[in-house]
Amino acid sequence: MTSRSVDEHAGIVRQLLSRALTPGSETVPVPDALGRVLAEDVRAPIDLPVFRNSQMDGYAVDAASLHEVPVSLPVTATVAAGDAGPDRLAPGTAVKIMTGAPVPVGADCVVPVEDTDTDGGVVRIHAARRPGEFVRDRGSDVTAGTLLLAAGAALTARHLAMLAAVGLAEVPVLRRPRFAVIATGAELVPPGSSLGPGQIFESNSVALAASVRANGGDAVLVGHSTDVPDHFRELLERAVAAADVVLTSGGVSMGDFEVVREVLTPLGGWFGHVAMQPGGPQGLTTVDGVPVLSFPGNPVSTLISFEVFARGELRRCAGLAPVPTDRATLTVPAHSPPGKRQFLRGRRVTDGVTLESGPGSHLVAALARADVLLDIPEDVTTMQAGDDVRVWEL
Ligand SMILES: Nc1nc2c(c(=O)[nH]1)N[C@H]1C(S)=C(S)[C@@H](COP(=O)(O)OP(=O)(O)OC[C@H]3O[C@@H](n4cnc5c(N)ncnc54)[C@H](O)[C@@H]3O)O[C@H]1N2
Ligand code: MOO
Repeated sequence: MTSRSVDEHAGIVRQLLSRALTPGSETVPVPDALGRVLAEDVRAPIDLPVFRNSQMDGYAVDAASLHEVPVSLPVTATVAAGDAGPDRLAPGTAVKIMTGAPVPVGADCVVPVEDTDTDGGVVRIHAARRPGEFVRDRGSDVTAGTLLLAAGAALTARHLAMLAAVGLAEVPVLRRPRFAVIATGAELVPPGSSLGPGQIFESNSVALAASVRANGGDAVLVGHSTDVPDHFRELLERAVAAADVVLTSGGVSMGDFEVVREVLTPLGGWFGHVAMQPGGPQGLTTVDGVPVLSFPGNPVSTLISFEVFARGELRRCAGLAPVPTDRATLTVPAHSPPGKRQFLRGRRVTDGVTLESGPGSHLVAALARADVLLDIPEDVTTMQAGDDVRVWEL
């Protein structure tokens, strides 16, 4: 069986993925654009506020009429939000106005209703106001033509609010790379069904699909395959037709029923050992120009394989920032087999990072509790508390 280092295999996978994952863009409705990455700069098509309007329910007046207070002014009109602008305000008069309604020309401030009382068609104003008080000027938030968001911004709820407020119904965003996922194994049944003897719940396709989505991709779930080669071939055909990249889990190691290896080796696939744990047995094939990454079936091995070999390229194509890596202080001793790069599950604590579990690649609940991977180099077998270790954010 051939062997590769992590960096060697990662380099080969990266080359294949970078060819398959060509960035593209599409236009989506603004309400559906949460989390998407802008493909082009967006400029404001209009001013915000769109017109000069009132910040309070009250009376629009000319501040000059309030030199001496209290003062009584005739009320000539009432204007509500949604009304067209009222006529020009005559000097020495007031217009009753609601929050968001257009302030008439000739008025330069709004007196909140709390500072007034009325008697028939006359308002008595108790407090003086400065010009501009409680008036929201046209363009005071943004002026037409201003850069609102630069290409590459990952859209948040606040961004969507702004895009809608300037009247945009659609935005150009980067397309999400499509990853098809096939889990394999005769023992697998879908969560929600009942387990027969020897059966387990299928979790790798859930894990891989969620990882794809969390990193800017779209996941295409084509179902899970038994160990019957024709069944896997049928799902593979659908996956290759539907996606930029196919991820498979299971069926790659040394057993009698390794369906993935059995079907893909004659198609030119590489199956071998990568010097890492978990994630040692790996496969890589190109089918009709589509890269097929075959991860080992143990749940932790599958997810760590995704982190190490797929996540970075997916994020690059999706326009997201690279996977953050960092260094931290190990607070407990750690051990690693010689000649293998070890990815241990860890958790941040006040004074550094601690181990979340042992190295077993079936420990899926421990992985769920982890928030970092501790990356221990191939040539290191023992680390002490207090040593510096490289960590990958999960
Ligand atoms: N003789 C050897 N045996 C094994 C070796 C080896 O080098 N020599 N490598 C071991 C390592 S390391 C791993 S990892 C596994 C990988 O094997 P496969 O990719 O063929 O995976 P399976 O045998 O299909 O499954 C392994 C394990 O994971 C469970 N599994 C599989 N798929 C799912 C799923 N979708 N959801 C939940 N759990 C899943 C499966 O039931 C097995 O328990 O091989 C070792 N053996
Ligand atoms: O290397 Mo296997 O991938 O878990 O233990």
